[in-house]
Amino acid sequence: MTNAIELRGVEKTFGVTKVIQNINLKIAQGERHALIGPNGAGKSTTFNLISGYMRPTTGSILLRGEEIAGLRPFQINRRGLSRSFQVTNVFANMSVWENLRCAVLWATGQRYAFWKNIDNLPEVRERTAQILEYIHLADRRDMPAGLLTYAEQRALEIGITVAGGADVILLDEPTAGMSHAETERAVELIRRLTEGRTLLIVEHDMSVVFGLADKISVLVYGQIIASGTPEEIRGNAKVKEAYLGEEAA
Ligand SMILES: Nc1ncnc2c1ncn2[C@@H]1O[C@H](COP(=O)(O)OP(=O)(O)OP(=O)(O)O)[C@@H](O)[C@H]1O
Repeated sequence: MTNAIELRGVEKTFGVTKVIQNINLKIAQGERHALIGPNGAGKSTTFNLISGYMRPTTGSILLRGEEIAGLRPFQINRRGLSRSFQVTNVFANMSVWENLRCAVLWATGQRYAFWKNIDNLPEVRERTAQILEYIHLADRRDMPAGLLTYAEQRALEIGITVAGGADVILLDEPTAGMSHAETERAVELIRRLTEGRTLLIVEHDMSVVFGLADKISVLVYGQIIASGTPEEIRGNAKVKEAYLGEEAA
């Protein structure tokens, strides 16, 4: 089967610094794949390359077998890849409902037009209501997103990321800054919302990574030093030395 995402010989250089060095990575369709590594290893840069926010210096990036390196973010989004950001990225003055509806509208190809009552579009309304229910924010429906708690905003952001129906989802540190209980709820949410889709997640919390991922890749100084199942990664001496230490023991 064609991989959902494949990176072939990808490199990214800023000035004279090679931040990403010859990355080769395959993520199968339907797989939940975690990208881990120390601060500054190049995880966000890898996300930016895959989602079109940066162009690789060399190499090839394939989405379901088709080259996407060099395409703009919205073009990649149109091909079914959606990403969230490390920093919460919701429209603070818009209600929770409007935030989600915006994402659904964009995905269904509808554009805002003042003469259209967009709440009368049944498919948009139903999809928005469904996501609202999934992310457990139905009772916050009309609240400006900026007034939600931090964890609720992150849940909304995950909802926005999946609302468009993309089948390849990239989440950048979705549980950063959450309490233990909030993290557990977020993991459940991510598990449910990405059912049957492909997920690539950057995450520092190892309980999230080992609880959620089918495969893990470890990035150190811009290079993937290991890629495999959670058990393989846990037992990998190079990974322990470079990153996990006693954490995963
Ligand atoms: N636009 C840029 N220009 C120059 N250097 C950059 C740029 N973006 C990132 N870098 C550098 O690339 C390296 C990798 O950064 P990146 O943010 O991808 O790491 P990361 O693994 O996501 O780190 P963290 O876990 O702290 O988020 C860092 O040394 C960073 O300073």
